[in-house]
Formats: sequence, structure tokens, C-alpha cells
Amino acid sequence: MNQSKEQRILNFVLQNAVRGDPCSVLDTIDKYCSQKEWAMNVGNEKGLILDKTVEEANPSVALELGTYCGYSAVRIARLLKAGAHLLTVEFNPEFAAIAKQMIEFAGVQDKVKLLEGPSEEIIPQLKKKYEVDTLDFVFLDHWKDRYTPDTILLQECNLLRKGSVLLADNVIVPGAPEFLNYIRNNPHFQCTNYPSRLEYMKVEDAMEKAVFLG
Ligand SMILES: Oc1cc(-c2ccc(F)cc2)cc2cncnc12
Ligand SMILES: [Mg+2]
Repeated sequence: MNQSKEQRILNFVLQNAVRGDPCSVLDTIDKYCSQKEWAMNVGNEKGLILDKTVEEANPSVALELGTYCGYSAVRIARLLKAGAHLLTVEFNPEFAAIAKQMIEFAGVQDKVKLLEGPSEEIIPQLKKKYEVDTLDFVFLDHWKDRYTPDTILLQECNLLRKGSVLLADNVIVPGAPEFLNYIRNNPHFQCTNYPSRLEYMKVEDAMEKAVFLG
């Protein structure tokens, strides 16, 4: 049976990256996806914005919506302090299976919990089933039409606290205009836009940071 693109990316990492070295895994994915096959990893340019935002937030508990192959889960987990952890949610079982192997190869599996299923089902389970109190950092990188409802759901589930940092990918391409309108006109959030480029392309994209004010 023909391999998927995601399986080809994982195989390239397994054969070319250094096991237990997250930076080597990230560089190898970026090499493959810039030279061989485009894929929707956040990439290195927007990845640097993600790095700076995570370092500034210095989260104990982080949530990622949209794991895909695990690139940003590895990227975030490599920056987490001792005892901190990332919960990452992936709806697509094939992607989740690839991401699990990617996360383990990178050696960050002790900091990452991969949750398979739709975000709208998992978010309401975070407190009781996954023992989350509040989230310090949230990376939104899943279906763009879920950004607003999931942000509302996070608030309804009391998962945000004063100072919780949300960072949304792709607010230009593919675009999340309804989310930008919602979050920029919401007095409970302080927003900052970070212009960048679509991963592996000379196409404009941007990330939006939104700090919850309580
Ligand atoms: O970073 C991303 C990029 C694109 C995407 C696809 C096709 C295209 F032409 C341009 C951009 C889609 C995404 C879906 N989920 C999460 N992240 C994504
Ligand atoms: Mg993205």
C-alpha cells in the first residue's frame, strides 16, 4: 500500500536525524519539507515566534490543538522546564500515530501527552480526566473554523487564568478572519500580531498572540 506523506516524513527523520535530539528532528523535518514535499508544520520561521512566546510564558501546563506530525509538539516540549508538560490534541488517527513516533524519537515523550480525538470533546475533559487546573499556554494550529469555538470553550471550562497566553498559527493563510475579529474585539484579551511567512513558502502568513486578562 502506498506510504502517506506523513509516513515519508517520519521515515526521513528516523533515517537522518539524531535520536533523542529534538533540534536534529526539527531541522530534519524542515529539510525534507522544504526540499522534497511541502507539509503543514509550523516551520522554522514561525517556529522562532513560537519559541519566543513559549520562553516568555515559561508554561508549567501547555496545550496544543493540532499535533499533525509532532513538529511543534517537539518544538514546544524542548523548551519546557523540569516538571512542565504539554498536552497535544490530534483528531486524525493516522497523524496521531506518526506524531507519537516522532515525539518518542525526539526523546520528549516524558513531557508530552498526546490526546487523540476532537478538540471540542477533549477540552471539557481536561480538568477531571487529565487533571488540569488552568492552562499557561495554548497553541492553536488545527482547523481554522475551530479557533473561535475552542477559545470560547476554554473560557467556559475555566481553563484560562489571568495571563494565560494563546498563540494562533495561520491567521493569514489559510486565514482565520472570524477568529481575528472575535479575539481583537474581546476586552478580555490583549492581542499582538506577528507577521511572518507560510512554512517553506515565500507567502505571507502571521501568528496572533492573545493574552487572557481574566
Ligand atoms: O500551517 C498550516 C498551513 C495550511 C495550509 C494548507 C494549504 C495551503 F495552500 C496553505 C496553508 C493548513 C493548516 C492546517 N492546520 C494547521 N496548520 C496549517
Ligand atoms: Mg499551521
